Amino acid sequence: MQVDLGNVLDTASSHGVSRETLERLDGRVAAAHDRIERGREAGEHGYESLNLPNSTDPAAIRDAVSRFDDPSAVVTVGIGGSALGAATLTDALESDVDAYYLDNVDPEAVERLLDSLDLSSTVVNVVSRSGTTAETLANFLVVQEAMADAGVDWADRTFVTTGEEGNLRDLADQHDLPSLPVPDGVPGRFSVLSTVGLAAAALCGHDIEAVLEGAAAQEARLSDSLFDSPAYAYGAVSYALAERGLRQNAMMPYAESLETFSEWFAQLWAESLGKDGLGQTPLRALGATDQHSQLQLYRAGPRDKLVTLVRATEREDVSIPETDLDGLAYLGGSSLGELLDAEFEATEASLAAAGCPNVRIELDRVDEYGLGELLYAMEAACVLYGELASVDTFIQPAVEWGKRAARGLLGGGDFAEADAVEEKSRLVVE
Ligand SMILES: O=P(O)(O)OC[C@H]1O[C@H](O)[C@H](O)[C@@H](O)[C@@H]1O
Repeated sequence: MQVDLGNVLDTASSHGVSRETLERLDGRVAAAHDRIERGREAGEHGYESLNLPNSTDPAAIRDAVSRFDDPSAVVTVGIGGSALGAATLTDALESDVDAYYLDNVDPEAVERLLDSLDLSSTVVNVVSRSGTTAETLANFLVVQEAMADAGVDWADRTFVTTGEEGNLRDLADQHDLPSLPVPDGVPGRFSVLSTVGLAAAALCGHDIEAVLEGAAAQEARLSDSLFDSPAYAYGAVSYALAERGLRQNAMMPYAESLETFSEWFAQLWAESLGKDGLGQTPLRALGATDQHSQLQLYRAGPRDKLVTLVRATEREDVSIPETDLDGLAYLGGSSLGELLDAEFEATEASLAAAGCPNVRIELDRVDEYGLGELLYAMEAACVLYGELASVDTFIQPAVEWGKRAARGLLGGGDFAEADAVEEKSRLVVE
């Protein structure tokens, strides 16, 4: 994996950063790296996540899920960090096992999915770090009932990944459900390389060892200089650009297989860095599709965006048939991959020409190893950015208010803000 900062350095814009700026920042990168390494060595909350390439035991995960013979589908019930990492992997990789995610509690979507499945050959993978998240527990209760109604022994088809305490742990103990623990010190959005993210991938038959090997390769590249580490280069430049007013980061992979990766990145970047009035708002885009949708804004709208372009340099390709249609001869004999690459490079050049900084991230392939590299590098980039910005990367207090208020409104707690939600003034126009 490599990170090309050419269009950040060269961009003739007040937002671009010069090589000298980065050299000055590099002293702070060294200090941040030192802090990160100390945190990792002491197993401190959050920093521990960067140890996962070595501390995760893939054989234990494989062993734990091996009891499920040949499932037709895996439904992961989880939300946020308990779904997006696993979904990034299973959406990117091909498998004979269909992977689905019940994260939202949209009743129509839940019903539609459950109606479409053969529940007798489906594995239900329930994931919650805290074991108390309302959406996850509610969806699980619904799935449980649907299985019972279909005459399926739900306890026989359910697998749980959760912490040592919480409602989900109680449920797993009560029904003797097979389970895996969530490692200590690993927040949900940093848990893709643990049991949380890898169990679904293992159930789908993916090579989870290779995911960890890819991650380990990026871990080995962490160093006290941003010029030696792709992960730190990306984190430091994103921070430097945010400081110059680029408060939005459009993650734009040129691979459909990486569309869910942008969702995962959005949670990582938003929850980790959006604090104390700081942060960089993640935007989700897909190349080439969003060239025909959002690119107008990126190029000519407010000058507040970094665009991150991601692609794989090797992939399967499809040739474009020759045609004698007027004006289309240039396409014939070429391939869809060549067209996508041309679109990628044209977008990059067009953004640079308009003074819009953009970073290019290239993987060899979107395979298990490449995904491991990409996911680990983005996590390390985020941790470095958090250090440079002096925010507490590993907490998300702003999320808690809404969670508690929702529970209060359902009568599940005595949280006073629930009353505020009920009584706030409204303007209803009918
Ligand atoms: O894994 P869980 O404890 O169920 O948490 C799921 C999600 O809940 C909250 O919304 C947190 O802000 C997320 O960081 C977390 O990933």
